[in-house]
Amino acid sequence: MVVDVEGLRMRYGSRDVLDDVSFGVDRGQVVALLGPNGAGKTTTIEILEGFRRRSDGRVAVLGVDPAHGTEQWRARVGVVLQSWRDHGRWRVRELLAHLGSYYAPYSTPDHPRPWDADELVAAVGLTDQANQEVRRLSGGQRRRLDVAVGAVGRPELLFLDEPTAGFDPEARREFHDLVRGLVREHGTTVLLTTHDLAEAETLADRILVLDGGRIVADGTAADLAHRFAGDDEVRWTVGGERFVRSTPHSTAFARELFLVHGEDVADLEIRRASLEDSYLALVRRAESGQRVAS
Ligand SMILES: Nc1ncnc2c1ncn2[C@@H]1O[C@H](COP(=O)(O)OP(=O)(O)OP(=O)(O)O)[C@@H](O)[C@H]1O
Repeated sequence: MVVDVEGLRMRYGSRDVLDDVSFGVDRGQVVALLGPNGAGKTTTIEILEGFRRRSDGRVAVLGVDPAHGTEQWRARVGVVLQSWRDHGRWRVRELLAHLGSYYAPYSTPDHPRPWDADELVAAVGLTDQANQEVRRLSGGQRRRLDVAVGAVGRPELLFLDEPTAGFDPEARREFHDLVRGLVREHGTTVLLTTHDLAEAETLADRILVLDGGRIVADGTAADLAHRFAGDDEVRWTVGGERFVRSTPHSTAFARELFLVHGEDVADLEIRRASLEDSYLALVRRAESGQRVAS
């Protein structure tokens, strides 16, 4: 397991912002942490990155407790923070070559470090901007550079905190391709936080939903939809009159409709509950105090 968390607790004063959080992430998995504002996502990943000290619990990242991570351990982990505005006068390629040089002492025959600057620039789609100053990049280009900075040491585990906030749809899609490429070609394990449910659905093998400092769901997007979604919505017309019905058994309901009304049924539409529906249903349930975790 690349990440192994058991009974993690974070307390500020008398308030627990993480309360008995446990989960694991396997090698090569992409896991998304979802949850409302203030749920504890950033706190969780900052503890795993070794940037915050936890109050209690057991945490292992690449087999090491991040609170005691050595430089060598840090070289195996890549971090893309929520906002990182620095090095404006550096040029893209020059910055990556410079930051990469810090990783050279941690290179091994099995795992050469750093990533060659030209290859990395190409991998994140910034070849045309390689000699441009960082401050002149667009927001989307800047975020790709952030990923390149996180990846320059060829990390085995990459943390991405809200990586596509503020992206246009095309930049978001390109970014997703970039992350998929890192996973597919380099076996990188990725843990990301996001508020974008479509992003979680397309990128993540697994989604962890955090609410009020607790994990309230853990599974694939399809699992979550199956377990927590509201009912499907069925729409149809008979004799020109429109009908709408919510039901958890839309296929059986449609069969019944045809049995009763035969060929008079027209304009039949079945809308399955989306990940957004299931996410909202489960956050509402968690906030009303019902136990939802399986
Ligand atoms: N240094 C701190 N001192 C006290 N409370 C803090 C501190 N840092 C975070 N918190 C509190 O911990 C809780 C979790 O914050 P965190 O930033 O982890 O949430 P998040 O899920 O990442 O939220 P967002 O989606 O808004 O980024 C919040 O209630 C926040 O106010």
